[in-house]
Amino acid sequence: TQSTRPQRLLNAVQKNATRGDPRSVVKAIDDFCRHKEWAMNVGDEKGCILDSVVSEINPAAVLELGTYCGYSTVRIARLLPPHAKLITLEFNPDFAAIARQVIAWAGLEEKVQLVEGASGDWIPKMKEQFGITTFDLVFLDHWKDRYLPDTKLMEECGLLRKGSVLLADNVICPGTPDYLEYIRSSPRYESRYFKSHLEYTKVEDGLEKSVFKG
Ligand SMILES: C[C@H](C[C@H]1O[C@@H](n2cnc3c(N)ncnc32)[C@H](O)[C@@H]1O)NC(=O)c1cc(-c2ccc(F)cc2)cc(O)c1O
Ligand SMILES: [Mg+2]
Repeated sequence: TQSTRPQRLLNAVQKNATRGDPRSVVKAIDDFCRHKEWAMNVGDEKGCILDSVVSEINPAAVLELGTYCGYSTVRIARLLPPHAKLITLEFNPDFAAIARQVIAWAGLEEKVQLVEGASGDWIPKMKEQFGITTFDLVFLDHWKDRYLPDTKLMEECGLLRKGSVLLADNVICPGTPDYLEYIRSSPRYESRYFKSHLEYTKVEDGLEKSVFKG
């Protein structure tokens, strides 16, 4: 049977990265996607911006929407302090299965809770299921037309506190126009755009960092 791209990405990790070394897992995926097959990871250029935001916040509770193969999950989790928790939602079971193995290869299972399911179903259950009060950081990287409804849902569910940071990938390409319009015009957020490029390409893309004002 034909392998899938996520399976070939996992094979590249298991072949080229050192078990328990998250940095080598990130490098193996970036090398694979740059030189072998493009894949929709946040990538190394936007990944450095992600790293700086995570390091600045030093979050205890992180939510990632859209795990895919776990590249940004590993990038974030490798920077978290001990006892910090990253919950990542992925509704495609095949992608989730690959991501679990990538996260395990990096040795980060203790810090990561991968939940298989749709963000719209799980966001309202975060408090009761995982004992979360609020998230310090949310990384939005799932269907681009879900960024806005899920942000409103997180507000309604009381998952954001004064100072919570939303970091959104792909606000230019593929683009999230309704989310950008809302978050940039809302008095409840302070937003800043970090110009970059679509992963592994010269096409413009960027990250929008928005701080909730409560
Ligand atoms: C959406 C995907 C990422 C993953 O998100 C999961 N997902 C979805 N909706 C939900 C939910 N509601 N709940 C849980 N998980 C969920 C899915 O299954 C994918 O695995 N990401 C992208 O499509 C994406 C696409 C591009 C891209 C850019 C230029 C092109 F020419 C082609 C593609 C770049 C990127 O950087 C992306 O991030
Ligand atoms: Mg993305």
